Amino acid sequence: MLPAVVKLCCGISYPHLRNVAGLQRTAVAVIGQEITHLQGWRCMQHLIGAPAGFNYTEDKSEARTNVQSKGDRLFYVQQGHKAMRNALRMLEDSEGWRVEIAESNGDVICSKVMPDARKVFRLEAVLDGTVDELYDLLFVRVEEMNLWNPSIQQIKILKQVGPETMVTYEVSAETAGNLIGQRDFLSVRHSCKQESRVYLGGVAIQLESFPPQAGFVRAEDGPTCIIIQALDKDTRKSRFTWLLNMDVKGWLPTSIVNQALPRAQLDFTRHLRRRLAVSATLG
Ligand SMILES: CC(C)CCC[C@@H](C)[C@H]1CC[C@H]2[C@@H]3CC=C4C[C@@H](O)CC[C@]4(C)[C@H]3CC[C@]12C
Repeated sequence: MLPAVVKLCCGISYPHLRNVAGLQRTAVAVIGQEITHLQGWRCMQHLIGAPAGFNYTEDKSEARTNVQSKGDRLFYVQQGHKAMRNALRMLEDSEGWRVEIAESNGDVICSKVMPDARKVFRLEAVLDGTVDELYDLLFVRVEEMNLWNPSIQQIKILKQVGPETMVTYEVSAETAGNLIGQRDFLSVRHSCKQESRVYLGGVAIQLESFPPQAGFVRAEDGPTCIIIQALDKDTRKSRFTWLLNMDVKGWLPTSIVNQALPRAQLDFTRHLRRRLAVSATLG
């Protein structure tokens, strides 16, 4: 319905728009972008102001036994939405991206220096897996990710805040050749699933109940977002776009960090491909 109304409005206003100039034209462009956002957010709208949508699942582990209040749940969902919105905004701005790595298999990583001087990385790849398969591997069964991805030593859901939002704790592995030591992460992860597209957003959070662990440097992931889109109806392939926006913390030269991060993206994608190949052979 919304896209149809928008198209109708655009049609009616087109002759007038040709006569507007400067700021007005920019304003129209911004409104257009906002509408694009809205379309992406459609599947999340029901959560806002609708506590019934929070299908709170009973937590299993000890860490998950603390009962979450409605306010807590709303807080996590809002953090997840905000992270996704911010990350998508970064991805949508097509200006200023520089190619860092272009692999022979078609994977491309671009980087961009953000206004706060942090470099973010955008990986684009085509994967041999459906949107559903990838959603399952990367979100539903996130706790199994360390089984197929040796860059992750441990990954745990600390709080399940309904089917689309969770708080996770991860520890990266100490890998040969990676000059960055082990890191741990505490993040809100949020998903938004549409028919042929999935958004996975996340951002670091701080919780008194999960303070930084002794012996680890607590890194901050996000605002980050992965977009998985069906390539076309006839194949099982998906387009995978991943914005890596990470503050690894600790005292490390920026040049080392900026080399390690796109490498980590390529490694992750390689392991993900292998995992998809296993599913394909097992059927
Ligand atoms: C370079 C060093 C410091 C870090 C290397 C490990 C990085 C690449 C690992 C550590 C934790 C990982 C994240 C853990 C959880 C999720 C949520 C899931 O839904 C999508 C993947 C995502 C977002 C992972 C992406 C890769 C990740 C960021």
